[in-house]
Amino acid sequence: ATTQMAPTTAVAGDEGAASALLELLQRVQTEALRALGPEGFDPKLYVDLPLSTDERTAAAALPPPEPAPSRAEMEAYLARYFGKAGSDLVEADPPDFDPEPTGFLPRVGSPEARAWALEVHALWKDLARRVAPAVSERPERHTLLPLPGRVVVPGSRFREVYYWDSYWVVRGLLVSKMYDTAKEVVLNLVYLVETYGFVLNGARSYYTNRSQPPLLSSMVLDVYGATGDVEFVRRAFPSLLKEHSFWMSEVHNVPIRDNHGQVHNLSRYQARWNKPRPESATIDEELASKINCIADKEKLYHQIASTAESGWDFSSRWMRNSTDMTTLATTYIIPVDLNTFIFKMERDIAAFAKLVGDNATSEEFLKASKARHIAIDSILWNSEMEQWLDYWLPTDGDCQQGGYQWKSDSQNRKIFASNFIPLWLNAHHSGSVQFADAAKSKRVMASLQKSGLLCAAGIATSLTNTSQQWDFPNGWAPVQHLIAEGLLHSGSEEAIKLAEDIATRWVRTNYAAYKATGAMHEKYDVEACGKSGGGGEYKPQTGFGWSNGVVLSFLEEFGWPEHKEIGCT
Ligand SMILES: OC[C@H]1O[C@H](O[C@H]2O[C@H](CO)[C@@H](O)[C@H](O)[C@H]2O)[C@H](O)[C@@H](O)[C@@H]1O
Repeated sequence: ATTQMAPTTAVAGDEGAASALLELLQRVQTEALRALGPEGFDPKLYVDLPLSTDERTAAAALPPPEPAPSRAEMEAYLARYFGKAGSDLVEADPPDFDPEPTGFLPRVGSPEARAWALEVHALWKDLARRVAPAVSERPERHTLLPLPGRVVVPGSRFREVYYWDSYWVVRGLLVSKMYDTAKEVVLNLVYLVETYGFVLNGARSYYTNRSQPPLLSSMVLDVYGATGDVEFVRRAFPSLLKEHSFWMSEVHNVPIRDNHGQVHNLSRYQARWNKPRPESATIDEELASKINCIADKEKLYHQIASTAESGWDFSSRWMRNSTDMTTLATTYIIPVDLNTFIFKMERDIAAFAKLVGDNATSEEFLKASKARHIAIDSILWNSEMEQWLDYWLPTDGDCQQGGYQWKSDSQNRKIFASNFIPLWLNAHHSGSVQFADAAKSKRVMASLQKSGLLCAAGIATSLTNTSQQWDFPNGWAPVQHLIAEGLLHSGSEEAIKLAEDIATRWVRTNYAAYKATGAMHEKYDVEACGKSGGGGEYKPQTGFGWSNGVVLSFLEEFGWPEHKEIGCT
């Protein structure tokens, strides 16, 4: 696999200052772990601290590693030289927030459901922020990156903007009639493309080495659909083309030859990084301590960062051995969902090009989307299982004559929710040919029904409990939404019913957990209604951008009749 390890930075001069700050914060993180102990320790907190003085002064004052600093010494050091994590974002009352917007959720007749939906809607106020002016004034003191508009963050430890989370934030904001905020959220991501060449994983200097599942064109499309604002599309359009080139570059593109000798181009995740992730450095170093050779440690770090690019960090989906994180091999996998999103991006770009009067580009992208459709059908579709499967590339670099040779046993036959995500394209074909026709969609639905993924409180991420957060028994809002929305538009009554059933279970579990804890959660345990999720490398988080967005979207798309029970049944 080709790897380019230099992270991308906006301005060459910034690079030194950004890495000096990160280096200091990682030393602080290491010393804080020694001083405070592992109980409740979150390494990300330390790389989010804004400096309240210059980096050299703070570095010189860092307590020496020997003897290990005491808790009191460490706390005094942090208080003296740093601001609080998150203090470089300030509250921003969104002017388009109305506590009870006109036309809000017209199909929700149940008073309990409506009252709760209004509470979820009100959470946008808590999650909306602005980057403090201090960040642009002294960028060398912040890992937070400046953004031009109001931001909406996921919540809790996720104090900054995230790429793919923003898609469901935007969907929710549109339900909440907060069109201006939705546009600002999208234009912040456009600014990241203009500055870095792609949308970063998140708006922090430690996320400049990778992206996340690419849904920017989908955000632009949905905002356009709700507002009809052609100028907005025109503004975003060049960035969509730039983002497409990023995903088509050598790092991400994989040529693969089918059994008829035809070469297809599909995409994979691959970060430009081979060091510990700064936000989780103590965790990554601990994992890599099992490995002796430096080159192998670097390979592991590269796989860890590439997995974070997938948004599914972490999951048995990316591991050769599901019980051993050191076997992560994400760059050797052609993922179903990534290629679904890029296909969608190509279709969206074709539609936008037409809208802005650029017919040649429209034709070019229509052609690209058709080629990717054929590639997905040829390389990832499995007609026996009636699912799309991730494809494992050989590790021995066997890329002969311009492409890897497709082999049927290289499709990953394990069941993951991602195997059903292409169904989502049924919801977004805007006049062009459906991605999967009615008969095929029906067979995929039957395969989903017998997959074991459909559980009491939603769709499980996988069937294997590895204690990683993107595995069983966790269910995630984006996955429920992509699949349910796809089923809803698959063309059969049965699919609509299944979509509604998934949405109902998901809304109920979110509602019950909210009533029990007073919060919306980042993930849920699909084995029981009202149970939040767990596992993974950090404490489960609340807030929570995409969960709020999905609940609001489900209530809009499916409604909630007056007498339908909203609590667990
Ligand atoms: O700090 C560890 C990792 O956290 C993020 O990943 C998780 O939260 C994101 C925000 O909700 C979400 O987009 C992602 O799907 C989650 O797995 C972050 O994106 C990672 O890069 C980071 O290493």
